[in-house]
Amino acid sequence: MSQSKVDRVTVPPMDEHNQKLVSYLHPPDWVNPQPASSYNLVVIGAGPAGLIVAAGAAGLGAKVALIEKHLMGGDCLNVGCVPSKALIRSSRIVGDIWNASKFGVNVSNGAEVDFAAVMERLRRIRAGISDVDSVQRYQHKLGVDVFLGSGRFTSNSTIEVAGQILRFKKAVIATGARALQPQIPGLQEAGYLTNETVFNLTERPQRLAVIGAGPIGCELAQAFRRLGSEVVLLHKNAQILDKEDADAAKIVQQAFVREGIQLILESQIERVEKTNAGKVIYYKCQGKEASLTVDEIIVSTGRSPNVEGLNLEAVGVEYNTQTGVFVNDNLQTTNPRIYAAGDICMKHKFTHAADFAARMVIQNTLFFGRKKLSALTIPWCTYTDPEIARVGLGDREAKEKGIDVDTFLIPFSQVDRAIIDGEEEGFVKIHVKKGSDKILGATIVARHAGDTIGEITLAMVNNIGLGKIASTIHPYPTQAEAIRKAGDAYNRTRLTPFVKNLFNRWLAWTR
Ligand SMILES: Cc1cc2nc3c(=O)[nH]c(=O)nc-3n(C[C@H](O)[C@H](O)[C@H](O)COP(=O)(O)OP(=O)(O)OC[C@H]3O[C@@H](n4cnc5c(N)ncnc54)[C@H](O)[C@@H]3O)c2cc1C
Ligand SMILES: NC(=O)c1ccc[n+]([C@@H]2O[C@H](COP(=O)([O-])OP(=O)(O)OC[C@H]3O[C@@H](n4cnc5c(N)ncnc54)[C@H](O)[C@@H]3O)[C@@H](O)[C@H]2O)c1
Repeated sequence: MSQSKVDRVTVPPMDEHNQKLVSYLHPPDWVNPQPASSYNLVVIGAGPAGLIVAAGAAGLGAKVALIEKHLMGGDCLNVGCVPSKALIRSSRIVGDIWNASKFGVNVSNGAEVDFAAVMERLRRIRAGISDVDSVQRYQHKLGVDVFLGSGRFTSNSTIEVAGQILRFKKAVIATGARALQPQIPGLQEAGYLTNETVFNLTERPQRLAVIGAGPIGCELAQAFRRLGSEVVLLHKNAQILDKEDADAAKIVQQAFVREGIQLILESQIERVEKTNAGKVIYYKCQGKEASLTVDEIIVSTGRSPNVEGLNLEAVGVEYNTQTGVFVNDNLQTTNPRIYAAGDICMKHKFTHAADFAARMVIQNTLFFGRKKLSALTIPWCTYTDPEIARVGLGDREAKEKGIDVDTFLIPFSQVDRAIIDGEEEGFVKIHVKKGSDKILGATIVARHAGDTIGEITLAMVNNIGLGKIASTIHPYPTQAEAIRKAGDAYNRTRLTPFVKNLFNRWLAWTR
């Protein structure tokens, strides 16, 4: 090993946990290896997509280089799934304490949140699992050449990183996305947080505005509210989580209002101003002008793909700055030697989607595979309380695409375990192809909906109909029984008057 030294990366606060994190994911003393004469694959970006491509391809014997400019692990580990779910875990305890008296448990002084300790736990957990994505593990155990620095195409077969040239047979762009910066006058000057900075906080913002009620905004708004902030959630549409089933989103919305989150829907933010009293947001809501003053603003209004600086024009990789790199169904870009995976090119911006796309890319780049993105069944879950999980077709898509469906809905108020747990709010809704038991999609609203949607995904992927689910024994009492009950509901539709009549005659005859 020789060659160029890498830039230093810091993650505030640089306590023992963040030092450990950085030592694994962007070690200050790392020296990039001497490049091989040629690589089967050069991967730009070491988030979930890039890591899986690199590890999988190297495991199969390919010569692979992986380039990362910031922290290995990408958004998911550092500023996405992992820290957000750690925050949510602490906040759920507060949610339980708020509801404790309903269960006959008195928590006399309510919940006292030590915000600094919550954030320290987050940093400890994140650092604790970060060795799996470490530079050392990839270089020394998995046999991937790791280069820290910004990757940039220099020709149809070369990429430059930190002053070195890497030659490739095939390349993969896995550079992910970042928080979209909305064009709101004064926002930049007033200062705001995004997912890249919010997890660095050590003090709780007392008055917090969250702009954008998609998954990021909703998960963070509820977590901060429970951890003690006064939260205002501003959203431009009439309902939060508006890409989800409307009935499902309504349940979460009601929970937010109950917990004291101030919702300002159908709002248009006009400008932001920093004053001595705080950050003032001027907005219009249902035709009326209004303003509110907060200490901090979180912006969660969507994602922008990281297409800049890659010199994509030089290699004929087409893209746009909203949706990212253009790919065909095999995840091949407009340059046949260059593929892409993950948030840089996909509509479904999830770690598990990036992971499975990456597996496809390994086959398609190294073995002339023809794996198709459209063949994947991708579930997802928003980790509010209750959670909303979805797979396949939803109500709206069924209508838009003119697909005839039969829908089976089991409210948790009919499921013993949910009643016992005090979690009756929510439902399992399953759409099947009209007149059959073929599952086309499902939405679950429940405290652990994300864990439960896997069963329906398994059924869809393996062509197991709702009728078969009905004949699968589920332990009693569990909330997953709701899925079996949907199967029972389907089976009851098969008891047509003709079949019922036959049964009646048989039973009368055998009496
Ligand atoms: C707050 C938040 C919560 C989330 N929660 C969940 C969740 O619960 N579940 C879920 O499934 N998904 C969640 N996501 C989404 C998930 O994090 C992403 O879908 C996932 O990280 C995408 O992986 P990726 O590899 O495509 O990109 P990224 O994780 O963004 O990784 C891309 C990497 O490329 C690097 N890079 C960029 N440009 C260059 C360059 N020129 N040279 C070298 N390196 C470069 C970046 O530094 C980065 O490390 C969440 C996202 C956020 C923001
Ligand atoms: N649990 C999970 O799996 C999870 C969690 C967080 C994020 N993610 C991923 O990250 C992606 C990005 O999340 P996101 O929430 O930032 O984006 P998003 O695009 O899903 O939602 C942003 C919302 O903000 C609204 N908005 C935009 N501009 C606005 C403005 N000026 N004022 C008010 N509202 C405005 C939009 O209408 C939209 O509904 C998600 O789509 C998801 O793929 C996943």
